[in-house]
Amino acid sequence: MSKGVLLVNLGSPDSTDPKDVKRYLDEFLMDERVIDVPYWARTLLVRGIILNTRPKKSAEAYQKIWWEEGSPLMVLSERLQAKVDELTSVPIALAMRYGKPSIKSGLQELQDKGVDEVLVFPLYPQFAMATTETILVLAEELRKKHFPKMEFTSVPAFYNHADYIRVLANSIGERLEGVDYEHLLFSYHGVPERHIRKSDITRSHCKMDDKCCQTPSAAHQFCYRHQCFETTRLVAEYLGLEKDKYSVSFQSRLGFDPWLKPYTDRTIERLGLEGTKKLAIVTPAFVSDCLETLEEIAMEGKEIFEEVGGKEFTVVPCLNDRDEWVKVLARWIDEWAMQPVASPEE
Ligand SMILES: C=CC1=C(C)c2cc3[nH]c(cc4nc(cc5[nH]c(cc1n2)c(C)c5CCC(=O)O)C(CCC(=O)O)=C4C)c(C)c3C=C
Ligand SMILES: [Fe+2]
Ligand SMILES: [Fe+2]
Repeated sequence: MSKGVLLVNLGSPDSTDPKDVKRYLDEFLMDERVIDVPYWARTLLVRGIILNTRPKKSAEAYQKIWWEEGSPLMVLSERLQAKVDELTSVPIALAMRYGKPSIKSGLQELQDKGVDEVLVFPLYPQFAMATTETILVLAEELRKKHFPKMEFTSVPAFYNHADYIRVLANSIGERLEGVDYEHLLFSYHGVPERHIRKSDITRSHCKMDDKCCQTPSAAHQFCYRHQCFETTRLVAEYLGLEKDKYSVSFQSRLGFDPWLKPYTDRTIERLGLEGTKKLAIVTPAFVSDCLETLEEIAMEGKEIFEEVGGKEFTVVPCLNDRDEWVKVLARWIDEWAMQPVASPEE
């Protein structure tokens, strides 16, 4: 058998034209693992309400962060893929869950290179129904339909992997060297609280409270909230941060349902009102900088902080294509590629 890797990230619109943004948001928000209500209700909500106003607003936000080469998330994912490809012995294809290049085209690219054993690699450190799970489910559907001879292995969430923690901690340490910050906020993308119950409770009994989610436990394999706290705890331990010098919050909520708390915008505001003048912020749920880090945090977050008297707002970039991260990914892939193929009787 011949091995290859499919790196999968979220995806971006083709351009900042509201029509392209609308097409992208339609695919994204009509995913039953993102807006997890019955099809008729999702259609009413997304196509009847959200898509009437959101594309224009989102397009304006994308215009503020768009690069000459395209969407930062896309460009940074392509750079990552090219660098990893250079270091590894097996072909590496890149795909996006929404938009282009699609997962189907990524699998086709690998098949054209003779690959029949694929490592599906969702580029998300923490497991969520709306990220890792939706990628794996779609990839499997496509495999059955279009690539029945392929075999898949997938990379599990690496939120507590020592290599990932080291790289993330080093990237924070590097950016904050010489920066005299008072508080470091770990801001993760939020999800509706309901998603945690659905994807975790039946499998590992998350109690959805801080005591439960802040206790390291192998049973929390599918609890996004727990995994966010665990990444934070391990990075803080690595960096030797004192308990009152950092905290966790969740950003980017959409709609009126309760999402994971505390919310990032309110936390930034509260910290400023309580007298914090120098705030640093890191966004470990994203491996590539994107709209949510470059606009929502670096622009909107900064504005909120300054409005309540904050003075210095330092944003730690995502891992992007930093060399230490590329080397870790290449090593994980090579370790998998060197494993012997399992024989049928094993
Ligand atoms: C950990 C990663 C992410 C989770 C979990 C997630 C959940 C989630 N997101 C929405 C709605 C939107 N997200 C949007 C942008 C966006 N989301 C992620 C990652 C996660 N989303 C990224 C990386 C991005 C940026 C993409 C880019 O092109 O840079 C958007 C679009 C922008 C906007 O209009 O705000 C929406 C909408 C929901 C409902 C959700 C639910 C679990
Ligand atoms: Fe939990
Ligand atoms: Fe999102």
